[in-house]
Amino acid sequence: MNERPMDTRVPVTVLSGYLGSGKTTLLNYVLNNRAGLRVAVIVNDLSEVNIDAALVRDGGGLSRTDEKLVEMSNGCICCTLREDLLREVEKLAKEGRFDYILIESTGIGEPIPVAQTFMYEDEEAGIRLSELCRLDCMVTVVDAYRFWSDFASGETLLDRQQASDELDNRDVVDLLISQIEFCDVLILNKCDRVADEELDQLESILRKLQPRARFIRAIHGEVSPQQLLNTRLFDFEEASESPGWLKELTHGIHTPETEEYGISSFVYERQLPFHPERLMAWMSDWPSEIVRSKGIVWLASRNEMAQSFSQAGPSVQFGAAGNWVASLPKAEQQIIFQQDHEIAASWHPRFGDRSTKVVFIGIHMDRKQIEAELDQCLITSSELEMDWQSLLDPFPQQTSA
Ligand SMILES: Nc1nc2c(ncn2[C@@H]2O[C@H](COP(=O)(O)OP(=O)(O)OP(=O)(O)O)[C@@H](O)[C@H]2O)c(=O)[nH]1
Repeated sequence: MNERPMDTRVPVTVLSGYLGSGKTTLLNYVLNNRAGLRVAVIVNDLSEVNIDAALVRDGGGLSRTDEKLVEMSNGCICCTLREDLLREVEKLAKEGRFDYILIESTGIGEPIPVAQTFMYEDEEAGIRLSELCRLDCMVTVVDAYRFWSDFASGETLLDRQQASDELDNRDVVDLLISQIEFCDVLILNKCDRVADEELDQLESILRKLQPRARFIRAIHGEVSPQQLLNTRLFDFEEASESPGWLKELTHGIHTPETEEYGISSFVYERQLPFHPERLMAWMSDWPSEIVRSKGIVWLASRNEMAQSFSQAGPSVQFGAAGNWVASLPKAEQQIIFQQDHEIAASWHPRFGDRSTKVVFIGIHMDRKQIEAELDQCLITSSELEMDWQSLLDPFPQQTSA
């Protein structure tokens, strides 16, 4: 019988979640219930004074002799301290005396770059973490009590003085969404502060945004370590494809509606371009019942370039997504047709691959009305024959999204 060699790599769990969601509280609970596992903990804090590390040192019950607490301060392991993370993890793994590595990210950290650190060889540093460690589980902690106010705040991290530097102009809601859309386990924390029915609704919408993750409701981070350690849940490809909008847009997988809470989703798909001013007018009066939308937009005034579109709460991002195949020279088109039969099959005789495809996820959305309003923003039959370049385009002239 062929036995698989034992995987001796050190498993790693990463905790993400917005500031104050309860990551340290959860970490301490897990450490206090770790059932003999020898754990190394990395705590990342944006500021110079690593308060979370102090809380773990005081409250985590780590053994001073057998275990280790590493503080990574003054930056974020998803960007400025990424190489330091790489080296720290390598060092811990090579020590060969830890059963597990637990990492608490900063509240403004993006999970994808942290996960990538474990996937690919860093050529500059010459380190391949995937040979030493096995990323086991990406956990995101969501503050159930503050979710909707953070989501709807319209504030940036800079507004809240929580940015990593003065160029960090991310919206709070975009950060929340990036943490939710890339995880294996989603912990809905602070459930003691939210009524059951509100919790049910929140969980339903989060499940629509993130259909793949396991959901756990918690109070003061009281989650059994088995749910977070040695889960073998992490899979980079699956995690990358797990956002609800992506499943629906690219795989046509429609997650069931949650009628009870009015949560639904649909794909808006048209093979006519938008009139830029009419679309901008519609977007400026955004229907608040649309929680999340994302896709590709065809704007008449930008006939060469597909536009990527992404909205979460009050934050809307619009940017160049690459050339339409129809705008490329015929010879290049032929090569693409040979590689991508889907494009060839859905090719429009006049417009080629130009089209709009956007997923909408929301609560109590009136699909018919949204579709009718968007249809009003499309080019009319008389406008179809005019020069679209002459149309006024109020969208920002931008670089790639
Ligand atoms: N009511 C309530 N408070 C909680 C719960 N979990 C954590 N808290 C409190 O929320 C505050 C923030 O918790 P932390 O664990 O420090 O949150 P964090 O995500 O580590 O915060 P940052 O390190 O700033 O990103 C603390 O005062 C906790 O005691 C909970 O389930 N219910």
